Amino acid sequence: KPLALPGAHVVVTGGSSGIGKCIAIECYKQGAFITLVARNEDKLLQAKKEIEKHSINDKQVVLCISVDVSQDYSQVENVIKQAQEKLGPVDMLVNCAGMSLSGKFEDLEVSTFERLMSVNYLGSVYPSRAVITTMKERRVGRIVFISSQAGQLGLFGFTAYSSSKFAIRGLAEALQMEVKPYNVYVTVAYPPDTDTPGFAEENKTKPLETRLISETVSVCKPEQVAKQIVKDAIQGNFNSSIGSDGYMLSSLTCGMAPVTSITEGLQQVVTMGLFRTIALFYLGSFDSIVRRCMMQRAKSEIADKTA
Ligand SMILES: NC(=O)C1=CN([C@@H]2O[C@H](COP(=O)(O)OP(=O)(O)OC[C@H]3O[C@@H](n4cnc5c(N)ncnc54)[C@H](OP(=O)(O)O)[C@@H]3O)[C@@H](O)[C@H]2O)C=CC1
Ligand SMILES: CCCCCCCCCCCCCCCC(=O)[C@@H](N)CO
Repeated sequence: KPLALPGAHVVVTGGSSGIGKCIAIECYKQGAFITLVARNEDKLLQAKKEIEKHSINDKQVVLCISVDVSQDYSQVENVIKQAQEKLGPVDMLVNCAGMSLSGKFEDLEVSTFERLMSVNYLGSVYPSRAVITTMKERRVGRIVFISSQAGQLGLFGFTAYSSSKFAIRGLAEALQMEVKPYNVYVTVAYPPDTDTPGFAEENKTKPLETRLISETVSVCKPEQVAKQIVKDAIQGNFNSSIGSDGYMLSSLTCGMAPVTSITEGLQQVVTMGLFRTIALFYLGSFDSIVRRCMMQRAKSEIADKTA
């Protein structure tokens, strides 16, 4: 049975910017009460003002909480408690706080691996851990994780980022099996490149290879991504993806993920061979991008030396 958003309490981590902010707006437009969680208080207040423009009744509230979701579990637990005291038990948690850093494996600091794992992975574990008991007791709840297309395949430059987004998938599959009997549903979203402040930041240091490979899929608008994620979360779909490449990737990488309908399962079975064939061509083209960039670099190095 779909979750009713009017009057529901939705917590969005990373709700002050980009995809998270658009998810908050989408839920608010459908009558939800919102708690935004992020670190920077100015950005939180700015987002709150923007979200409040979309109110549909005069009872709706947007609450802001400043905390780092990746640092200290007891802190996260405390702020979730505060939010529940003000707006009632959490009906839907959206774990959208996250970041991306790219670079060749040998160029990335080991601290980058630790940082991305703590923000993207542990930063999703802590808030989820803080709401799950109440959700199970109430037999109501949705937990949404934001992975990435780069959480469905490993890409040049994403040794640190992809692994942190793959980790989310494992967490979500295990958790879904535990909580389904309690009527709590887990959704994992796999967005493509999306036009957000975070994406602009990421592009400043992206290797050429990563950029060229990513350009296989076109950049999405955060509003469109948010709409799809909210729709899938309400429905209780385990998988949330966007576009025809998103659909193919999710089908191809379904593995042992739960299915939400018989149709979904049948589609996976029927399309598997075809999508694997298409994927082999993509992989070939990615390899040739990497090889071309390598030769280009070697050439310019020789040119530099002779100059
Ligand atoms: N944009 C894209 O191309 C894609 C993004 N994604 C994923 O979607 C999510 C959102 O991305 P996007 O909208 O681009 O990101 P933005 O950088 O635009 O927004 C990130 C949000 O997360 C918050 N945040 C970051 N770190 C922390 C932290 N440690 N504790 C609490 N809050 C934090 C930020 O606020 P503050 O800094 O104030 O804490 C901000 O509200 C990320 O998980 C990203 O990996 C997935 C696929 C594609
Ligand atoms: C049947 C097979 C179809 C194959 C399609 C292959 C598509 C590969 C492109 C991957 C793009 C990765 C986007 C990462 C976005 C992201 O998470 C960052 N922007 C984070 O900010």
